[in-house]
Amino acid sequence: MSMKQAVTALPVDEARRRILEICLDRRTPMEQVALEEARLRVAGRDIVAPRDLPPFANSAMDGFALRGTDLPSDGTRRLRIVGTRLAGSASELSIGPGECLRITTGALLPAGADTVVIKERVRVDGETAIVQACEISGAHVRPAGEDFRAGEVVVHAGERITFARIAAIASLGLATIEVSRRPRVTILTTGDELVMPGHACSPAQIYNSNGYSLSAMLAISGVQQIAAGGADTGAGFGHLGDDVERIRVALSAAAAHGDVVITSGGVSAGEADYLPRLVGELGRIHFWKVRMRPGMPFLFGEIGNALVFCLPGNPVSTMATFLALVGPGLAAMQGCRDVLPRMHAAKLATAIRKSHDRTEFLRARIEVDDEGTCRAWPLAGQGSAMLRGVVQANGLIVIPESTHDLESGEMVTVMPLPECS
Ligand SMILES: Nc1nc2c(c(=O)[nH]1)N[C@H]1C(S)=C(S)[C@@H](COP(=O)(O)OP(=O)(O)OC[C@H]3O[C@@H](n4cnc5c(N)ncnc54)[C@H](O)[C@@H]3O)O[C@H]1N2
Ligand code: MOO
Repeated sequence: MSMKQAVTALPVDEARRRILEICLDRRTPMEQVALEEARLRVAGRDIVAPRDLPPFANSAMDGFALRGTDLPSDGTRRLRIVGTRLAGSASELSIGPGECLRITTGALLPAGADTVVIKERVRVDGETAIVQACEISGAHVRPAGEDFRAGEVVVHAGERITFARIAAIASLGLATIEVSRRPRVTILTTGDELVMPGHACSPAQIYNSNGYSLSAMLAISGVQQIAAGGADTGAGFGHLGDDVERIRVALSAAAAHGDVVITSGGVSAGEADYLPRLVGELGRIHFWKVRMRPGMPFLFGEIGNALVFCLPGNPVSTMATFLALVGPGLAAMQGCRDVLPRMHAAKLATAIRKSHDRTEFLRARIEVDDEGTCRAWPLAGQGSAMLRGVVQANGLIVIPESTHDLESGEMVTVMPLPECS
């Protein structure tokens, strides 16, 4: 694609569609990992229960296991206590008619028993338990397989391994699982004006925040962030000034060593905005510019075998383009089923006036009010270089290209921000 063709700004949905199409083709291979390494990875194939869960009928409470048919229809009944079974014990104990067994939560139900009465409701007289008529036959028993059945799919291929799924997989006794290899991603920030936190800034300089925000977003994207060789800052990402040759060398090296390169800054119209030219020279540009605000100058291309995402330098533009475009692409590379950003409906709490034809991502508080209605409150500090709004936000209101004025009370689509409460 020539540079001229490449600069037709795409609608956000079309930009994402093109990214996903290419990323789906770059699916990473499967690998077997230990369960403790599996958090946030994506299941490579269906994880099937090798056995029932729970594996045996057991007590849901501390109390007495007995036969439901022994419960009295009125008054009380005395049952002989034949022993005690703690969780983990498989002792040869069974109960017959008129008998019961002391049992703890999680303990194997003895043969013959089908009911547990909690200990608070049983009077004990020596070796006799006195149960009342109000107890329910079959109560407080967790039958084998009531949670998952042997052979059932517990986690589907393409689902992320969350803490809850880790618990289910561990409960089934599986120590390793098959997941997609993490895409290897290098972050390169650019700009002579940037200084690393902890160092002194001269008058026209500011601190590098995008390297950190991008690293933090990568950390919850299931990828492996890799060092940037000679450009490494020691903080996990690389930084380059505005030296075109240095950027060229670092881009080529990062593309040669990883699956994805993410850059920040230097992608719009300034004298030192070299990224579009360099990606075009070293590889190819799939598209440049998206009709979104913030984030218009976003570029997507490839160099060698690596995909390249060039994110605009304004800090909120970096975040918005990552969340709307890069994150879904990285998820597709991992074979994720659900790659699109999560969206909810909310009622706008104040009117909005929009004077442009791009999709707007407005920083907002999304709260459920006293009546149970989900409301979106746009925040002050919406400039793409301003962190105030995004620091306070827990979501973004997504206003489509063709929508301009919205009144208070109208329904809008909101995109929750990960990790923000
Ligand atoms: N004449 C035009 N000027 C600009 C256009 C345009 O189309 N024509 N686009 C504007 C838009 S929209 C954006 S967004 C920015 C994006 O510019 P770049 O991607 O080239 O980014 P830079 O110019 O390098 O930086 C922009 C801004 O962000 C600060 N920055 C950059 N990197 C970092 C970082 N790692 N941490 C913190 N802050 C960073 C930088 O200092 C600038 O203030 O361009 C508009 N201009
Ligand atoms: O698109 Mo820029 O990201 O508006 O500031």
